[in-house]
Amino acid sequence: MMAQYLRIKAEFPETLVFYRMGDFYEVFFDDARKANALLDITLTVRGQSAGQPVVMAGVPVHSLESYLAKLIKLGEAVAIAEQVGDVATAKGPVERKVVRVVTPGTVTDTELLADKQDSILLAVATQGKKLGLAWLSLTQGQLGLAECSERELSSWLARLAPAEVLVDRERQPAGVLAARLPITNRPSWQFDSMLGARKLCEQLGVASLAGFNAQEFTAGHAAAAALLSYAEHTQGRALAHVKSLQVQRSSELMDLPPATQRNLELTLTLRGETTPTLLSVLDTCRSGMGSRALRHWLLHPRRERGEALARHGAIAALLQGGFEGLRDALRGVSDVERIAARIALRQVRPRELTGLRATLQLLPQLQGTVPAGSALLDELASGLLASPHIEELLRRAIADEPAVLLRDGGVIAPGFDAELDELRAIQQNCDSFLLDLETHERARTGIANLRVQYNKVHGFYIEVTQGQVDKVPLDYQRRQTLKNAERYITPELKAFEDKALSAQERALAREKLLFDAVLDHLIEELAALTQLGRALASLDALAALAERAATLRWCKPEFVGQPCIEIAGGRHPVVEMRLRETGAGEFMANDCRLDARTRMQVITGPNMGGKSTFMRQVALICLLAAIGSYVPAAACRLGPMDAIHTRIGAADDLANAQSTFMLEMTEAAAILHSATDQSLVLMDEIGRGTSTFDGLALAGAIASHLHDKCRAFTLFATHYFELTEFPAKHQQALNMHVSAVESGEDIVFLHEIQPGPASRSYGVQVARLAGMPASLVRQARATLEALEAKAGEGEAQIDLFAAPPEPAPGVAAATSPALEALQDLDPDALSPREALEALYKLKALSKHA
Ligand SMILES: Nc1ncnc2c1ncn2[C@@H]1O[C@H](COP(=O)(O)OP(=O)(O)OP(=O)(O)O)[C@@H](O)[C@H]1O
Repeated sequence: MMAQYLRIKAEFPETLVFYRMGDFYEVFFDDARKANALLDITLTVRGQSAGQPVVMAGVPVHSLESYLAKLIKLGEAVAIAEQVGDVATAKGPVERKVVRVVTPGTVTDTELLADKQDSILLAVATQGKKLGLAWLSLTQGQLGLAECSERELSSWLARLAPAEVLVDRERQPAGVLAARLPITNRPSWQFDSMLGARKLCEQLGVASLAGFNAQEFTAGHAAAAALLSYAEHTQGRALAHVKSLQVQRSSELMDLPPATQRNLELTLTLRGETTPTLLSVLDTCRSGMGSRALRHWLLHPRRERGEALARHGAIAALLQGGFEGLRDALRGVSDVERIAARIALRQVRPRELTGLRATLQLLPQLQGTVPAGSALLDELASGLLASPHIEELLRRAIADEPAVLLRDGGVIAPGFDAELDELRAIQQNCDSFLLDLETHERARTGIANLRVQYNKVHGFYIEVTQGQVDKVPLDYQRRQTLKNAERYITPELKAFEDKALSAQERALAREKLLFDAVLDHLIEELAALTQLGRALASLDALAALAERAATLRWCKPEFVGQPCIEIAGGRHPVVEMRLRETGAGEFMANDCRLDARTRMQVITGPNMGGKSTFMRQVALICLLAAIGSYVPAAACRLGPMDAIHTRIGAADDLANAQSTFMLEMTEAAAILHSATDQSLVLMDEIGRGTSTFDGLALAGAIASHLHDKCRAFTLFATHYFELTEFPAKHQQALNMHVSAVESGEDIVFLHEIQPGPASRSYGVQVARLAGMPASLVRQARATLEALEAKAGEGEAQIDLFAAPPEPAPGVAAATSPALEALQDLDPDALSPREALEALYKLKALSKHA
């Protein structure tokens, strides 16, 4: 047996091998140690193999899924070796074979997959300076192909968010290593572009890739070679359902670099949580398919506006014709997309087929709920017709409520197959046969309490209590003796037993055969099923966007040819929702107007005033419009846009061991290199990671570069007041500020974006709001006043750390700490001891005054 194990293990040196032994999957040697560390399962030592003690650990068969889920999450792959030989007839160990390999990028088990997210397997090939990307969503049956430069790689990785990346063992691309994704090394020869082109053609069933406009992507082909080999290898079969290829060119998509995806909190918050994010606000989809489509749209905005316009049209039609009926109907839909994939991989469960059947039966009704008036909706609605053949087959073949697993039987419907029905009849007649036999034997023997029974271990038997044993006829053979009864068998009963048991076995085998035949039929119809899945997903996502537009009062954006971003009454969807949920007040809507004449806004104003919120909302509105959603604004007109770049905040990237300032500059440099006059750039507080003069100088230089060289649409928030001079010298820049009013010592934020520079920064007031000690606030205020006064005199040397300056005579009384403390005292409330302590404290304070 150990020899068999070692032979299998040799084929999967880098994969944990789960080796089926009875009711357990066992892992051995190093795999066992690894499993022990990762899964916290107990190690045991049993016997020896080649002079070494055999270290092993096991997981029970019935809890395999939960262990797999854990391992996949940790980025591990697992090869599952099942017993394939017949246990009864095998001489020596039963034959075992790896039937599938479960890896993070190739899982298809519904239980192991997040409902709302796809698992993407990506392969990256290097060809000179070019990188080839090929990816596959096994559950969607969709291939993707792209090429990019090393600089663009991080954007692609962030966009695709692969669960597993295949790289050439000998030429691991640095960008992939840096992204810290689960990596699987593959041999170099598998990254071969000729092989890839051939495999792609075979997979897609075409003679040339020209039809997909993918023939020149040689680096992509190399990646595809490794990708397809690996996917087939892990599934242990060809991928029948993978029939479509998407070729993506960086130039076709609006660029959303990783920093932008992070800063705008599109799918994850800065803390890494899934709510509240733009996606969590958007996603009210009724199905996992819809949620996955929406996520995909959000991360793949197109520069070309055709698709977005079609979606805007669909949302308009849904708003006009009603979307609730459609959304209600979508509730009953099962995950056709994943079911189709699992049919292709022959992993589909009986209950998934009944889910599919119910969905197919729902289609005519669903179709009726799609309103007219949009070409896109019409097209999707017409896709809601799976061939009647599938529905009919499923109705006839699969039982109303089949067992969970095929091996339990009861999956194929009665009436579908005469032979199966006959075999089942034998089992069902069993009960009446036994009853008859019992009556008959009681009469024959005169034993009134004689019983005919069945149990799993001993099969059928006749039970007679000890007191009656002497009445037993000769043809009774003893089978088993119990304390107060004897059990017998007769030739007649034995013959029946053989027939019944073999009928059961034969029925199960017959069911398996029939189920396989049903799958064969379904596989022929895969293209239709996959298309149906996509249509349902798109309808669900569109209906969700319509619902959002109606509930949140969003408007339809307009696209124009000339460069501009014109937003009236724009809002930040996530902040607005949070304000509403917490009852913390109304969101203040703001306008934004950028065009060929005004390309940059220099935004000043107090911290907490709403600068970041404003800048992000402009970016989110542009993105939402680009994916075809309505937008949180009263009106919105947008010109062409090729990218959204952001440099916001100072999130330390400790893991990458970069200093905050270094990171800030690296990100800014990347933006300056790639921003064009069609890009939107958000710069928040650039330069604050270094000393004042350094920071100011850099911020000014960066603003100039963006203004003069990139000519990008830029929102530039800064705390450097000196930069409010910038627009005076730069024609296309404009000062804006967030408003705040002082009332007494306090400050009230109005969150309103207004023209002109801020008058002051209110930092001291904000610090006071934040609960800084009163004496500290006083000291800061005094320093600030002195600074402002001295700045007027042109004096540069100011000691920020000096004691607070002498107050003006007359003011002193009101601001003495000793006096303040005295005012706070309530003599009647003090014990004599407390009074004495207070006196000492006052004495001490008076020395500082
Ligand atoms: N338009 C608005 N209407 C209502 N509340 C708002 C608005 N904009 C911002 N706020 C509230 O003010 C808070 C602070 O906003 P924001 O972070 O944008 O300020 P900021 O000026 O960028 O400050 P800092 O410079 O410290 O980052 C937000 O969390 C939000 O609750």
